[in-house]
Amino acid sequence: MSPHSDHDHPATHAHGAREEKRPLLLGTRRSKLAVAQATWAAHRVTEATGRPVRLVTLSTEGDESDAPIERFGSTGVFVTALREALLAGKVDFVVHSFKDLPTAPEPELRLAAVPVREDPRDALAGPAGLPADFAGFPPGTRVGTGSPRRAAQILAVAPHVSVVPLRGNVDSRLARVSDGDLDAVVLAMAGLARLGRLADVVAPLPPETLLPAPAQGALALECRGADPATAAALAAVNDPETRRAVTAERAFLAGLDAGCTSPVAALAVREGDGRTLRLDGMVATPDGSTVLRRSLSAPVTRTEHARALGERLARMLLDAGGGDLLAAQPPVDDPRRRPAQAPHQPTTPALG
Ligand SMILES: NCc1[nH]cc(CCC(=O)O)c1CC(=O)O
Repeated sequence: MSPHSDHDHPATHAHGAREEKRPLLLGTRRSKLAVAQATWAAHRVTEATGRPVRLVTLSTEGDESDAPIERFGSTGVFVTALREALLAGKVDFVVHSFKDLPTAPEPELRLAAVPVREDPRDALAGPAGLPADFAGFPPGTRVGTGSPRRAAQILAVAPHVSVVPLRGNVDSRLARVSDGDLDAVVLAMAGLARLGRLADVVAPLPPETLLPAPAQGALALECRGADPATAAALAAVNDPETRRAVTAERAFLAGLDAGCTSPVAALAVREGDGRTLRLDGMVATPDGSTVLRRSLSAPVTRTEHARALGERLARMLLDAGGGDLLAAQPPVDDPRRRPAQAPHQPTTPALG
């Protein structure tokens, strides 16, 4: 921890040694997954620094509403509410699912840590006995997902299945299967693991078939840029390997300049000697009729190398026609998404 306490910090009243014992306030949404993620992060921070962490539940508009998530521009509303509480000094830091963050940097905030990643893969969830690969599904099998990325990749290998739009929290999505309403759902392994629902997983989906969302399974710990003491404490839980992987994946997403509901996927994994990072990237049409996939490997020992790798792979996919493919997609009901012809779109979170 930094010996300099931040006297301007509105949530800070203690000084010197007492400051180091003051609990760090961690803002979280009230959803079960958000609380599970925040609790996990809080334990990691306390373990690594000896500093107590107290959860502060913040209510966000998105949590109260039943309106389709698209109406709020993906998960942006959750992110915004947490960031506002942080900037207002109500909490010291917040935790986001990294894949739900817009790619545009937030100048007053600091990405203080990316802790070790959960399983980045997607999972097929449903009743035991379900075939573990989509191609083996009987025609008309109803598979639930609200994610264009997942839908496109499922339809690419199994155009005979019926992809059913789905939203809501992880428990309610799983309930659609036990209710008999759907035959299967596709969800992130990470969310299922954090909620203790791995028993519902029929099989993890191989990234060769279903490439995950950029940064899936990773968390982003964010504090105020002007709060170096909190940043120093949070740095203790940063995992450099995870950070390099998600930096490459997100640079790929940003480089494509994709809309927030575009079918875009990426996964970076360490290869061979451990200094080499392999990045796989994918762009598809929503119906899965065209899937563009490319891979690049490079020595990556610094975050900047990872960013360069992601940017190179984005250019490679743009050169292969990925840009036309994304531009051809119809605009969705998202106030932040401009028509396809519009110039640069600064915020590009990936949905699901
Ligand atoms: N799209 C919503 C979302 N955002 C983060 C997770 C949990 C997994 C993660 O941290 O990547 C989920 C649920 C899901 O995709 O199944």
